[in-house]
Amino acid sequence: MRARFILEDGTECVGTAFGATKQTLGEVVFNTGLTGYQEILSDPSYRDQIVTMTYPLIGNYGINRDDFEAVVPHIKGFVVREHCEQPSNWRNSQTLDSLLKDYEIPGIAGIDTRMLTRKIRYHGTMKGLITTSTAPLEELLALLRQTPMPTDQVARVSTKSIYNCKGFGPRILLIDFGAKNGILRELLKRGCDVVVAPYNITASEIKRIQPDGILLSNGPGDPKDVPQAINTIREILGQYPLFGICLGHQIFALAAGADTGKMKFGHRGGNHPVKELASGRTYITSQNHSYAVKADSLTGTELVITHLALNDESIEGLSAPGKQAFSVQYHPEASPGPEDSSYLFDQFLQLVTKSKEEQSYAKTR
Ligand SMILES: NC(=O)CC[C@H](N)C(=O)O
Repeated sequence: MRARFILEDGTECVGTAFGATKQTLGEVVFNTGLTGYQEILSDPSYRDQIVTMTYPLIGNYGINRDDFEAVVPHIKGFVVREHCEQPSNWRNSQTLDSLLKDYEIPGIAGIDTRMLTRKIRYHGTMKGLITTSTAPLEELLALLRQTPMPTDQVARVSTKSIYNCKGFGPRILLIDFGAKNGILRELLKRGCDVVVAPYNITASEIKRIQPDGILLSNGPGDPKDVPQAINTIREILGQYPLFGICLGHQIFALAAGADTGKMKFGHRGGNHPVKELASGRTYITSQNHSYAVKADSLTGTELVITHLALNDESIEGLSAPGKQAFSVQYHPEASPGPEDSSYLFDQFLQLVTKSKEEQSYAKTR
């Protein structure tokens, strides 16, 4: 079936519908990964976004049971160059088309996604519409331009109640702003006793859980849309070892007094070079973000820049050494992407162990 993809700047592309046949509207973002579409479409950080892949062949290894980053897919729509209807892989259990149908997510194929990406890079992030309607372009553009984007994504993707993934290691409180499975997997792999809590957990509830460390997860939208979480983190900063990832990094920075802003088109892909300033080493990282911490807002805060993006020199890592806290803008859990930065979870657990030792030493004196 014929479908149309319309961008806010008036660009119209005609392609073929796949997945659900319904109209969808959202912020359009591009991802440059060559593989990993299953992890991308299920990453809760993409909530309400229409994702376009620059790599032209999508769906060719199908969908499998194990590579989801959340129980359900979260993207609002999928725009691809070529959609594969006959996937081949030993783990394949479903086609991309049938998955998107199951979850009522529309897709459009036959689109020059690299042209789209160049437009987004030039004009900045825009809204887009996938539709099978035959209405005049002007009418659809008016709808697109008038529809505001939601700001309550974190509340929709975060867990509604606290739960425990039992382990015999240190107790880590994972505050779920839309956490990817990959983060939980890295903690459980290291034996942690993980308590997963909703985004709006309060400082006194945190105290009752008695965590040995706190991990602030990734998540969708603007970090300033969760002011309550920023205040809670500000209250507890310095009381527990803390590690922030992506949205968690931004929330940590805001809590520590810095500011964040929206980037022109963000970073999404599996090959973003990041320099770790202390060692001078460059890591190839997995990324997915539209917002970044503003460098000039760090003056007067306790925050120190630890990592920089080599493509545009934006901040990719921060630390507040006096507060046993650090964070990265990229994804050390990979999924999808390179696993080179998984050592950051070890660093976090070293910080947790050191802090526990210091506390028990203090008790004996
Ligand atoms: N992956 C994430 O946590 C994304 C953080 C935030 N929503 C951003 O787009 O910048």
